[in-house]
Amino acid sequence: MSSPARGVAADLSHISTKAKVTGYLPADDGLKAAFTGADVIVIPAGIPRKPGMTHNDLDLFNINAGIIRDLIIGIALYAPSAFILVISNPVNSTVPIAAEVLKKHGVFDPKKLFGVTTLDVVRSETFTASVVGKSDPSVFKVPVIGGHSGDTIVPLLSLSEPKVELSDSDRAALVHRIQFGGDEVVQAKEGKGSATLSMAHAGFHFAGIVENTFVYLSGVPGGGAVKDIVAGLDYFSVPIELGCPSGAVKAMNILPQVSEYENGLLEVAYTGLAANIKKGVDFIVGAPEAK
Ligand SMILES: NC(=O)C1=CN([C@@H]2O[C@H](COP(=O)(O)OP(=O)(O)OC[C@H]3O[C@@H](n4cnc5c(N)ncnc54)[C@H](O)[C@@H]3O)[C@@H](O)[C@H]2O)C=CC1
Ligand SMILES: O=C([O-])CC(=O)C(=O)O
Repeated sequence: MSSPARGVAADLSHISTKAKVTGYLPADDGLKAAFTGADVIVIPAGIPRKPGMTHNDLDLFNINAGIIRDLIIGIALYAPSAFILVISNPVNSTVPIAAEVLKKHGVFDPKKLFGVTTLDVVRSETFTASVVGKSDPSVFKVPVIGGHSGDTIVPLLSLSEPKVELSDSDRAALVHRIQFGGDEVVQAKEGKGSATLSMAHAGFHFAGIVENTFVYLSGVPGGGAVKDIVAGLDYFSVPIELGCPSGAVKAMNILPQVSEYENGLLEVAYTGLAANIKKGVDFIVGAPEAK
C-alpha cells in the first residue's frame, strides 16, 4: 500500500439507527462519508451482553445482526476493498452475516473479512501462565481454534510452547476459564458493557503477521484443508498469516496435531458453530432489504 492505511473508528450509532428506522438507504451520506476511502474498518458497534446472557441470546443476535447488516451494506457500497474486522457479537454469526451481505453486492473477498477472536488467545496465554504461577503472560504461546463463544472456543493446551503439564482436573478448569472468560468481565461490569478495553488490545495485536481469526475457509489459501477436517464448516478460527495488500495469505492447519482430549472439545464446538453459522446466513439469505 503506497499511502498510510485509513481506518474508521467512529461511533456510527446515529447512522445505523437511521438505516434501521427508514430501511435500506443506498444514498446515506453518513455511511458514505464514514467509509469512503477506508482501508481498514473495525466494527465494535452493538449491544454488549448483560450478566447471565449467553452469546446465543436472541436479543443480542437480533439487535447486533441488524447493525452489522446495515454497516456492511455501507462498506459494500463505499469501501468494497477494505479489510473488515468484526468484533460485534455473536462473532460466530455476525461474520457469516457480513459475508452474505458482501456476496449479495458481489464484493465478498474472504481474504479480507475477519472475526476478531484474538481475546481467546490472550486469555489462554494469560490464564495458562497464572495456573503455573508465572506473572508474565507472554511466557506461553497457546493456539486457540474454533469459534468465539463458550464451548465453540477450543484452546489447544497440548500445543503450548513451552509445554505445560496439568492434571486432568486442572486442565478442565483452565479450558473452562478460557472458554467462558468473557462471562467474568460481563459479570464484573454489571450490565455496563463487556471486555471493551481488551478489544482495543486485540485490535492492536491484529497488526501482527500471524493472527488468530474467524474466516470463511474456502476463500483463504490453505483453508480447504482445514474445512475437510472441521466437519465441513464454512467458517472457523485458526492462526492466519496476514499480508498486505491481499489480506489472509494462508490458514495454518494445526488440526492434525491436536490431542485426543482436544478432539473431544472440537466435536462439541462443531455442533455449536454449525448452528451459529446457519443462523447468520439465514438472517441475510432471502432478506430483500439487504440487496
Ligand atoms: N470479539 C471480541 O473479542 C469482543 C466482542 N465484544 C462485542 O463488541 C460489542 C460492543 O461491546 P462493548 O464495547 O463492551 O459495548 P459498549 O456498550 O461499551 O459499546 C458499544 C458501542 O456501540 C455503539 N452502538 C450501539 N448501537 C449502535 C448502532 N445501532 N450502530 C452503530 N453503533 C452502535 C454504541 O454507541 C457504543 O459506542 C458487543 O457486541 C460485544 O459483545 C466485546 C468485547 C470483545
Ligand atoms: O464475551 C463477551 O460478551 C465479549 C467477548 O466477546 C469477550 O469478552 O470475549
